Amino acid sequence: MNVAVLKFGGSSFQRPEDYGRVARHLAERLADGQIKIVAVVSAMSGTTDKLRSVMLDVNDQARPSNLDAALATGEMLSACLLEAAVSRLGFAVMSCNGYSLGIRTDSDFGRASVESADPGHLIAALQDNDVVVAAGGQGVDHSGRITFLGRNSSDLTAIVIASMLGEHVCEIYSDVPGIYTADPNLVAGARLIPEIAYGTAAKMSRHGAKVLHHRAVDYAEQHAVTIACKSLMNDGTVMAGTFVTDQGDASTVTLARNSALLSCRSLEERNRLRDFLDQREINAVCTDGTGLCILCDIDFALRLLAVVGDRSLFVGSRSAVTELGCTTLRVHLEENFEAAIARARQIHERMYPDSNTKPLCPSAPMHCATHSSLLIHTNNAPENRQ
Ligand SMILES: Nc1ncnc2c1ncn2[C@@H]1O[C@H](COP(=O)(O)OP(=O)(O)O)[C@@H](O)[C@H]1O
Ligand SMILES: N[C@@H](CC(=O)OP(=O)(O)O)C(=O)O
Repeated sequence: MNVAVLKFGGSSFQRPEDYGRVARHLAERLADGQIKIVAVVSAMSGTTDKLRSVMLDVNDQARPSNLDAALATGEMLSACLLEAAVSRLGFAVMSCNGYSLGIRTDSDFGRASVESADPGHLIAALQDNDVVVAAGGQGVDHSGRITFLGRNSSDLTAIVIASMLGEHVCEIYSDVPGIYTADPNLVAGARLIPEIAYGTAAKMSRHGAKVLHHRAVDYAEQHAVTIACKSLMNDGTVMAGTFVTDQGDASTVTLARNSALLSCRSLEERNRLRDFLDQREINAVCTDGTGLCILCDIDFALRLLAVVGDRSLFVGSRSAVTELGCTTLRVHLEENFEAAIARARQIHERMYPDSNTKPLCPSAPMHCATHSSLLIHTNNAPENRQ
């Protein structure tokens, strides 16, 4: 059975009509009768934040397992809506959620890790249907409780499903056709990167580039799944932008809007916390003095630190701009988002002074060495303030 695995994120579902638009695209893909489709969906744009906030309004100490079950409903509803839109076009379709997808996780509520994937149920569903719609970002733990794989983690669900079905490509659709040298919605001269290595894409993601989830990229690399980033336009055409494979590189600027800055009591404590987070695949960078800035999976990280009883001082949110050159990595912390955007534009301008003619990685060959230095520049870090 030839199966195409397509993922549509929240940016593809701004309004209810968008389910019909995506369904028509799936119908076109089915037209030659040669394939079946698994369509992985995220919650409609903004839904996860709303669910989280209403839960915390009811109980700001809601248990993590309770919160996960609530957040997963955003994707469950979205899967039902796409099922409805596809069935309206006359195709055989069913939707699955965390309870039936075959994705088993640990019980790290808030950002559970995938432990195993059993394709049995999906294969059976594909035998009876043209399309199976899967709710992204969820699985079940060993006790049968629903778990949330973390913010933006529907990408991970799509890669896990592609891998469990033995497919070598997974198509990820969003409001941009691929990975750019900077967020194209914030930096006008950002350039589309046609092919990028898993390691570089994952690093960008860990520093705030939202377009792909870092754990999805890591999983794709481990299971040899090529990620094809695309965008479905309003007129139904598809723009194909970036392949994430084992080669290709580019200098990039990324922006993590709400990073969490901690002020630790000593260098030893700071280093210990950084190692603790690093072991859990959470990117945190050391700032001048004893500061530590967490750049991804913020809610999960802050809860973990509270759980282990650390008394580090949470200073507040910062916007982090990361300059990822082919041989260097610099993080700049800014007090607010506007300053961070200005900084990102300035760095990108310097990186690509003439964006029409310069190669994507101006100072190094296509296969760059891993970053040789970690240079952290911070502005307005607490110890620098009067
Ligand atoms: N380097 C980058 N290249 C492309 N998009 C980026 C980059 N950095 C940040 N983004 C942002 O990622 C967004 C797409 O990711 P996301 O909103 O999570 O999509 P989806 O909801 O479809 O999963 C874009 O709208 C863009 O603003
Ligand atoms: N519930 C997830 C959904 C997700 O993966 O989002 P997206 O595919 O839109 O990045 C979130 O908003 O965190």
